[in-house]
Amino acid sequence: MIFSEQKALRHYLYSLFKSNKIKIVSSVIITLFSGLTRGGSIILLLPLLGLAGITGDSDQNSRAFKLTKAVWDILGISFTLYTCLIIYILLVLIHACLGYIKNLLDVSIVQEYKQNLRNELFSAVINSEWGFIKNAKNTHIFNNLIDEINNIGYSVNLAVNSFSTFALFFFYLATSLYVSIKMTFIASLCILPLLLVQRKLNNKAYKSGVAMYERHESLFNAVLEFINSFKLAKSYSFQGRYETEFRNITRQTVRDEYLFAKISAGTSILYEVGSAIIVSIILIWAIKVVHMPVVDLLLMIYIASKLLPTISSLIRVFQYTLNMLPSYEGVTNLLLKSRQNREENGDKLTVNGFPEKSIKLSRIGFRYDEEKPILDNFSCEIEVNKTTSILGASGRGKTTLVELLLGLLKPQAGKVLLDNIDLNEVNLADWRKMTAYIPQECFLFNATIRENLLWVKPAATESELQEVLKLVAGEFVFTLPKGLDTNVGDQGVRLSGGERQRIALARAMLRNPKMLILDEATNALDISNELMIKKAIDQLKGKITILIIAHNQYLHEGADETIDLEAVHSTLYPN
Ligand SMILES: Nc1ncnc2c1ncn2[C@@H]1O[C@H](COP(=O)(O)OP(=O)(O)OP(=O)(O)O)[C@@H](O)[C@H]1O
Repeated sequence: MIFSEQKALRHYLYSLFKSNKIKIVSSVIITLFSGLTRGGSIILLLPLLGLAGITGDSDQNSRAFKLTKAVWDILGISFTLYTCLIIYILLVLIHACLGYIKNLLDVSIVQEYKQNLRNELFSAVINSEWGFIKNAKNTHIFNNLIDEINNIGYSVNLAVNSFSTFALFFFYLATSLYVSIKMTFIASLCILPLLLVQRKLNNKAYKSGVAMYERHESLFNAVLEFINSFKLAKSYSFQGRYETEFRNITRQTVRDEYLFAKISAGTSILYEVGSAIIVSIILIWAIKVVHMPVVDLLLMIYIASKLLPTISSLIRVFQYTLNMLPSYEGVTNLLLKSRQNREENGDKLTVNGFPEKSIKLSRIGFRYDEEKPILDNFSCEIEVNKTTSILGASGRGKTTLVELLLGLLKPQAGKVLLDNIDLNEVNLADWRKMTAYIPQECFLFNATIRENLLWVKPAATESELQEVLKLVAGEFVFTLPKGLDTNVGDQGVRLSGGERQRIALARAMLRNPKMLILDEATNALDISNELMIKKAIDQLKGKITILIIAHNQYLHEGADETIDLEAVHSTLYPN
């Protein structure tokens, strides 16, 4: 974890307050007014009892009676049962309206906080370097973006309410001090032991939050892996194994939730019993020692009955916040790391008119981990508008080389040069706009064939789409009942592997790239379709730069240049 627990808590509260200062302060002010109207309506009930003759004359000397009468005198209205009832109804009405406004305000604070955090995290991740995303677990990103931010949102909701509860606490405390300073002091002393016991429970709440965070990730992992390997699981008849694994995770999730519920319930018991003891002490003090008037005594009991649950509720919110804190730390860590790995493009050179001659890899050193270099002091040159074959057995670094060329990965040593201009100085977004890369695992969106094609060129005309499809995909799209409007399903599942590759190729061609990179892009095609692709590529020869990675030898036929990574590997690993 980047933060310590306390630092994370401060960071969270500060970020929450900073996110929407005005709305949070307004919510607190509304709560205070709401508390005043509620308090006023309650205080008003006491003189009402006196006016109705229910309590005795001695209570007309009470503070509540005198206070109400003084307010009536200021307002210039006569102090009768009817005026008291009208003011009472008015206060209740104002209280209800303020409650309505506050509810809407709180919802907008929570939703805006969640929305901002989610947007910030998404844009930090999507703008980070490919090398960082490649090594981050999908489920980690997914879980933080979806589940953990929802969890934080729930906690924000409680926190926003507790800002108001906090304000109410001071209101009740002030009223309590007004009625009796001594009794308030005694009550505060009684609460101290409760707070000390509380500390242990708080620590447990945080630890249970850590376990819950890890469990959420396991759950997301299980779901995503299951979805991705559904066909494999079915064909190997592993449904039973999946079910057992899934049930284990959900059982542990319940156990974690239960543990936290126990901590929370324990806190409630502590405060319920503690409050009863405190109220008893106050009553003995008020009745036996200070002989308090009945009306003030009722007011005191009312305040105690409000103040103590307020403290208990604040403590439980605090505990829930501690339990949620690992989610906040998880989201913030991912946000910070993504920002640290941000792909900077700001003031870099726009790619305009270059490369005219060549793209060079100069003395490149690259490794994913310490032990195993993929490239070491490696140099090669790819001539512009020529076709270059990249050769080498599986795992020799062909895809890695392409990712270095596109600036998706950064070499630890050496440079990638576009006509002697260091790729580090170049605006990568610009550079990649000139290229079309078809990776081994072609991805299609769950949309129609037309939408998949238009993704790269939204303004493409119908005839452009048809032309490019005929060139690399053959007639198959036009024989489908819905033609271009056929939905391809999740990741293109409704098409065959070869059909998916042909659509992916058509999509890349539609981009009119200056450099086309085929990375095993035809490995699912039969010979006749592969020949069709070869023919289409041959038509582009000499017009654009083409890089071909293919295990099938004849796709390499007619290439102008060859980069042999097998030779590189033999030099690095002689045996
Ligand atoms: N993110 C990664 N972390 C660690 N090692 C990696 C990572 N990606 C690739 N490798 C390793 O780097 C080596 C080169 O991988 P690469 O995908 O570039 O090979 P390739 O020549 O394209 O292989 P193939 O022909 O099988 O696609 C492999 O040994 C692979 O295990």
